[in-house]
Formats: sequence, structure tokens, C-alpha cells
Amino acid sequence: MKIFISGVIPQIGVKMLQEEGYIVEEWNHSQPITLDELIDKCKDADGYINVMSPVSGKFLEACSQLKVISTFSVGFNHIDIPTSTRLGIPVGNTPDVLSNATADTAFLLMLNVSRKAFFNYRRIIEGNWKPGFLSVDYLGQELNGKTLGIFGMGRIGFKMAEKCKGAYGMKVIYHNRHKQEQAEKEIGATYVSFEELLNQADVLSIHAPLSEENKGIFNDSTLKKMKNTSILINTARGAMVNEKDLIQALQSGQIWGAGLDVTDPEPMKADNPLLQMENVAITPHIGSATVEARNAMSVLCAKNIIAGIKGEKLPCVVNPEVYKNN
Ligand SMILES: NC(=O)c1ccc[n+]([C@@H]2O[C@H](COP(=O)([O-])OP(=O)(O)OC[C@H]3O[C@@H](n4cnc5c(N)ncnc54)[C@H](O)[C@@H]3O)[C@@H](O)[C@H]2O)c1
Ligand SMILES: O=C(O)[C@H](O)CO
Repeated sequence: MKIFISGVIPQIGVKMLQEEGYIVEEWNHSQPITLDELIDKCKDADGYINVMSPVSGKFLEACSQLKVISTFSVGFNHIDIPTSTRLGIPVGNTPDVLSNATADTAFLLMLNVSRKAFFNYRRIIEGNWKPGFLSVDYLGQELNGKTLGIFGMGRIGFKMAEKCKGAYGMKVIYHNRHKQEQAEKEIGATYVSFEELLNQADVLSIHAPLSEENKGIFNDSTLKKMKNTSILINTARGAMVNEKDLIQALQSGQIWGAGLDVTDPEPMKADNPLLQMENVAITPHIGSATVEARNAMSVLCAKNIIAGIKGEKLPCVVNPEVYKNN
């Protein structure tokens, strides 16, 4: 059995696959794999671990012998799921094990923006720390008792809400596809409409998956409904925020600040105006980048692949419909 991995992942999962007797090949080049190279590597593979490169219909048709695909992520918006399902290929992902790490990243960005920490750090390293005690300079805003709005109260949204409630006693409101009882019961979160979420949140943190429906949902008209003092945090997917409109909203003072772990495109260009803004903090898609989370993701990918090769149901499958015809 041959397993191809389109990047380098923690070796714990690779070893699990090797212990099953599978031949494992990793893409360990500095440039991301191209479609032609991917097809070439996967055309005789049984399993494929995808490290955030697009899994298009063209690729799937060319490698339809694959018994299983597992993405090294919880998000799967980069995979053509209908085509995988039609071709009978189960697709796995890595939920839960990265929720804590990703919520920590959202929290880190929120706190950073609220106190302009990244910007102030840059002033020091650029030699711009003004002498004397600055009583009216470098001022941020406090988070205690403020209202946190969660867009997408799923696994990560819940963790973020729990942390903000615990650390700052924040009032939690949320907008989701459906009411989330655990969040209401354990955190005292209140379900609100999208409009109310925009109007009332002091910090609005995005945790829904990217879909056709919510692409660019944070745009000129929705950002205009947010408070002038509000902070927007995005650790979900860059394309959910219209970047041009966000820049305009920040420059005009329509919203107060933004913290982004994800952008569109990635990597972000070094001359992006967002990088020069005082009330903006940006991290390079490191949401799940802890040793603990990445090791657990590697193990979960290996478990998905092993189950798929054996013809068993994957521990974490995103297209369970694939089993209906079997
Ligand atoms: N920055 C990172 O490194 C990183 C790490 C992990 C996950 N993510 C992103 O975070 C996303 C969320 O992960 P999760 O495990 O919490 O997912 P989840 O499925 O547990 O939660 C998502 C929630 O969003 C809700 N939702 C979906 N579309 C919606 C809409 N249009 N309006 C309102 N609610 C909507 C769903 O009902 C669900 O409750 C992933 O899809 C991924 O894109 C990013
Ligand atoms: O969706 C995910 O899991 C992230 O973006 C990568 O960790």
C-alpha cells in the first residue's frame, strides 16, 4: 500500500502508517506541490494525506483509485467533496484536537489588538520607543465585562467563548446555524440574529467554516453595522472577510481593530496596508500550530487512512454519504 503526503507532518502519524507496512512518501520541497506533480505522486497511491493544497475534481478524477483521503486540518473547504463522494472516496479530517489551540490563537489576537501589542513591539525593535512615561500614548481598551460575539458556535467557537467568559467575564452572544445548548447552559451564551451580532459585539470572533453562503460575509455593508469601538477576529478562513472593505473600515474608524490568523490570499504580501496599522495584529495561519495539536492531528490522519485502507468507516469522516451505496 502506498500513502502520499503533500507536505511534512509530525512523524508520529507517519510511523503509525509504516507500522501497518505501508510505503509512505512525503512532499518535503520548499515549494507547494503543483496539480501535475500531485497527480503523478497519487496516481498509484492507496491513501493521500492532504496538507492544505486544493483537492480539485480534476485531481480526483485522475486518481479515482484512491481508497481514502485525509486532510491535515478540520476545515475542508479546499476539497471537492461532491466529486469525492461521487467517486466513492471517503474524506477524513481532524476535528476537536485543534480546537483549544485555535481558540488560544483567537484569544491571543484579541488581547494583542486590544492593547496594540504587536504594533508597540514593532516600535521598540524599530528604535521608536519614546523616552519618558507616556501617559496618553499607546492606549488600548479593556476587555473586562465586554460583549463577545461568536459567529459559528461550533467546537472552536465554544472554546473561545469559554476562555473569554473565564478570563474577562465577557457576556457571550452568538450566531449559528442552530441554537447551541451546551454554550447556553455552560457559558450563559445567548443566541442572536446576524444583525444583532454585528450591532452588539465589542469583539466579534469568526469561527464558521468557509462556504459559498458566507464568502465575503464581512464586507462594507456588514462592517458598517458594527460598533466604532469593536474588534473583529478571524481565525476561520480569510475569504470570509472582504479585505478591501476591512481596510476601509479600519482606516475610516468604522471599527476599532482587527486580529487575523487567516487572510486571502495566503501568504499575505509584505506591503499589505494592514501590516502597518496600529490596531491590527496578524499571525501567519498558526491557529493549530502547537506541538500537542499537530501531533494529535497527525495521529488522527493516520487513523483515518488506516481505517479507509481497511474499508472501515473513518473515525472522522466529512462525507458520510459515501457509505450509503455500500
Ligand atoms: N486558523 C487555523 O489554523 C484554523 C484551525 C482550525 C480551524 N480553522 C477554521 O475554523 C473553522 C471552524 O472549525 P470548528 O471545528 O469549530 O467547526 P464546527 O463545525 O465545529 O463549527 C462551525 C460552526 O459554524 C456554524 N456555521 C456554519 N455556517 C454558518 C453560517 N453561515 N452562519 C452561522 N453559523 C454557521 C455551524 O453551525 C457550526 O456550529 C474550520 O472550518 C476552519 O475553517 C482554522
Ligand atoms: O482548518 C484547519 O484545521 C486549519 O486551518 C489548519 O490547522
